[in-house]
Amino acid sequence: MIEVNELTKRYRNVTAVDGLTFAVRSGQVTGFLGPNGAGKSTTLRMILGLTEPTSGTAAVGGRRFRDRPRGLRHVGALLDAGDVHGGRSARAHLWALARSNGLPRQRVDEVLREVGLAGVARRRIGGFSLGMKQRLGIATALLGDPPLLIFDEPVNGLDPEGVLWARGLFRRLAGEGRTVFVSSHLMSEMENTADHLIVIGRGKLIAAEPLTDFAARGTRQQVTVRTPDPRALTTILNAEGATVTEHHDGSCTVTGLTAARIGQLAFDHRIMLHEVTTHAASLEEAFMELTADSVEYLAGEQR
Ligand SMILES: Nc1ncnc2c1ncn2[C@@H]1O[C@H](COP(=O)(O)OP(=O)(O)OP(=O)(O)O)[C@@H](O)[C@H]1O
Repeated sequence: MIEVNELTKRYRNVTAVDGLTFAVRSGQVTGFLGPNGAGKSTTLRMILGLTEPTSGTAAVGGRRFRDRPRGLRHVGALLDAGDVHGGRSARAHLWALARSNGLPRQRVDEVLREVGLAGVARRRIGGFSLGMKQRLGIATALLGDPPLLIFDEPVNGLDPEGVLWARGLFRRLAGEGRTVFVSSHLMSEMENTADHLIVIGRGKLIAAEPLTDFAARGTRQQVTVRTPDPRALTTILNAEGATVTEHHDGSCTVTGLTAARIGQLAFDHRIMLHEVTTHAASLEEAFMELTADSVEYLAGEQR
């Protein structure tokens, strides 16, 4: 469990994190979302004790970082996949970390297998692609088998197969009861991964809720309707306050009424319907709507 309370970080002329309060529970994947520059990395660094907050607190398991036991057995984190010694092999890099954390050497081969790098374990990290470095970063986070895992943009640079693999891994780790906190600036990456979302913009909290609630409150639902008499239906639906857009293929998109209400009105007015399809709010749309005001680089303006 991570508890962040009124967490704030100010740099000279930028408030990177602005009074954030939220909790991250164990046993589920929590997505940490926000547009570029929203303050995600700064927040994660404060949770990990790598950046000192200007004010507020970040606690894990009820204890602040300075009072917590340290090391890879307690928390595993991937912050910057490029931040590794390029001259070492993947195995040597992990051996060094295992040694300094009092972990058995065999754990290194286990995690290399887990992340799919067993075949390149002896190769210099300097020659690794970004995706391979991400996998190595994930291996590092897993090395101590910790109950808390924090990943900052972990799927950057992974190919589609790698993205699927990472999703499955995060879900499995959460299923084992761990706390899994994963940041991303793309909603699509969270859609099939996260149970819970923390959404921030310009350092401030925008939403902290289950993914399903987030999707539901974002965009209005749309209903696609097909009828041989679109004009008559449009008149009736408009009179009920709905917005109707007619398309070239004869279908109409209706917002402002449920499919059931549209069906009832059509029935009452003896208008035949060939199709009534409800489109669940797209998560991507919900995310864009909620963060629209906080996109840092919109139209070239800076905060
Ligand atoms: N050391 C620093 N000194 C000054 N400003 C900083 C520093 N670190 C971060 N910032 C600023 O704080 C804001 C938040 O940055 P942060 O990297 O936390 O955002 P982010 O959500 O992780 O973004 P991204 O998705 O682009 O990685 C940005 O405006 C950034 O320029």
